Amino acid sequence: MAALSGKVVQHNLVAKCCQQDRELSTKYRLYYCTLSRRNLLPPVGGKLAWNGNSTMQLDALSKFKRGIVYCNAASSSTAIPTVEKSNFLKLQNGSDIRGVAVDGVEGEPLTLTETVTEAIAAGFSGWLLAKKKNVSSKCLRVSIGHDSRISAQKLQDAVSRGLARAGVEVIQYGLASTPAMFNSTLTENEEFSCPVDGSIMITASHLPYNRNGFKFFTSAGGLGKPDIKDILERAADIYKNIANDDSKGAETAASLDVKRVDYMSVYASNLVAAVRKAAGNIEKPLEGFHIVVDAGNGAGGFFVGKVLEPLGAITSGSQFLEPDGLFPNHIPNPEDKTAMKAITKAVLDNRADLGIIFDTDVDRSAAVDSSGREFNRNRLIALMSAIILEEHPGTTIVTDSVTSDGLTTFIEKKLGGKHHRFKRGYKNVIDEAIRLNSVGEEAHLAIETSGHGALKENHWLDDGAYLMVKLLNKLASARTSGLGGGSKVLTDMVEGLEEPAVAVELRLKIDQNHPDLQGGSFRDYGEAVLKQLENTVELDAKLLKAPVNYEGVRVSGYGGWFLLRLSLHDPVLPLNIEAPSKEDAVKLAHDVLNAVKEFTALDTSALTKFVGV
Ligand SMILES: O=P(O)(O)OC[C@H]1O[C@H](O)[C@H](O)[C@@H](O)[C@@H]1O
Repeated sequence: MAALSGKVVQHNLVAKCCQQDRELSTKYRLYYCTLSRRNLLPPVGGKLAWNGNSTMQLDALSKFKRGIVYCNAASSSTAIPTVEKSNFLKLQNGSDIRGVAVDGVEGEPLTLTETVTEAIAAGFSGWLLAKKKNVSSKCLRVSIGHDSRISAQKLQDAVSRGLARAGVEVIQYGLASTPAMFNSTLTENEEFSCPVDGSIMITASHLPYNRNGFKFFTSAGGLGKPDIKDILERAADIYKNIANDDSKGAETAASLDVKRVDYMSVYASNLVAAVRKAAGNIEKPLEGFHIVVDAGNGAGGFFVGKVLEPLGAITSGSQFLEPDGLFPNHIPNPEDKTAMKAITKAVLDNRADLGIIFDTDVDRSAAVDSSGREFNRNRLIALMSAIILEEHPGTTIVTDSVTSDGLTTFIEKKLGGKHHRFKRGYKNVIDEAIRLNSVGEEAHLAIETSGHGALKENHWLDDGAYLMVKLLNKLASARTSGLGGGSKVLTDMVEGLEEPAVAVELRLKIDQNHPDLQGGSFRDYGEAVLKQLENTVELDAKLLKAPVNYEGVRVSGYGGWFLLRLSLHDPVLPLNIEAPSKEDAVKLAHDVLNAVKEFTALDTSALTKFVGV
């Protein structure tokens, strides 16, 4: 004990207090712990309204670099307009919530106000409480993290108030990644107030700077569509109370403490440990490797200082690591061509062994080898499949619907696995992999062309950083076993993947106000378009409908294929075409155009342009 520093003693005391926190269920618990913690910790900056860069603030505030600091949640005091329940429900975007959080963009009015956010957070508390039967809200703790968006701080404060209003213990992580937030529901570490009962990530992934949104997690994973609907319904009711000047609730919220914890250090140290373990417990298995990271000014900058450098990698030439919610360099999105060009250039300019790029909240990623060859979309899936099939021969790889025929051949013929092409949407893909396992079909990888990927070994958490850890393991272990350095080991793994000469995605918009919809939904209209296409294809001997298909209409012909489907969220029918030549791709596009041209609410101009009519 004598060897323990003051800080460690303090952390232990805090941990003990939090342990008591968990055990106490009386109404005095919060009061007791608030007092105890105040005695233990240095007084840190009063009210919750920090502005600006939260990582920097967190670093500056937390001299310990670890552990917990405190602040109080201040309530907002602006006039509150009425928001109908239907408008709350419109904030649902699949299994996420998304809205406009920054005013000033023409035609995009504010939908995610502070009060709406507060109500949503309180709605989540209600949902969580209902799940954890016989538990008082005071026994629940919820972590909050955010990406680099300019509205992050404002929404974090509002989420904190909403949770505090519901009596839940609030723990702020500041700048964080989405996968880290899920991880905080699993980590067993009282020193960092883990595990939490629920977690909220404030992010809108790669969307423009004025948007923001929420993802929610429990230890069972990300919440699904019905849960989000439930939360929004609860939020609409709670909102009414807040709007009717629920000053008592606001006062309660204002007086409650929230904690700040540097959880990203815990999460990153797990990634470091995973690479060290895979390399045979070598402290610096990446020594001598030059790896550049492009975080696109999102939340992924931590990967350089907290993962790659402790593992011994050289990281000079890494770019856009500083959080900047205006995304001044490129959209943080591995599906974006400009973003991929930026990381490719960084790799070539720095003669690096490998390039890594993340999306804003680090649940998606892609890589680039030393020759500038991109590992994204089908090629990233092929690479990850090769790695996973080495570890689990014969396993099923679940992917989204827009994956190529060449990928199926590669997984099944070259790697000896099974390709289960399912629907678009990372949650759909993950849930399908979990379902397959539950009915006795072994699946270890669920991955989308978007760069979302989840592994069974990593709790089915879709984690862009963990995908990259699997590549790092490969680099490190190849060198240990004398196979030489550099990214050639990765490049060799996708050898034999057939890639189409032409691959395009055209997004055909449905005009929701068009009289052709006759007041019906765009989904019904889209379904009618798909039915018409299906009927036309059946009459055409040159075209063959895919025998097994889970989404839209997928058809082979002219040596290639197309898939027309409804977008997961938008009034859009995305059309993917892959073919051995532009001429063949145009033939496929022509067939689609002929089948759907009577649907006047469907904007086929992109298709018309492509076929050159
Ligand atoms: O259906 P789309 O409009 O192409 O969008 C589909 C995509 O939506 C979101 O971005 C999800 O995070 C992705 O998992 C999904 O693939």
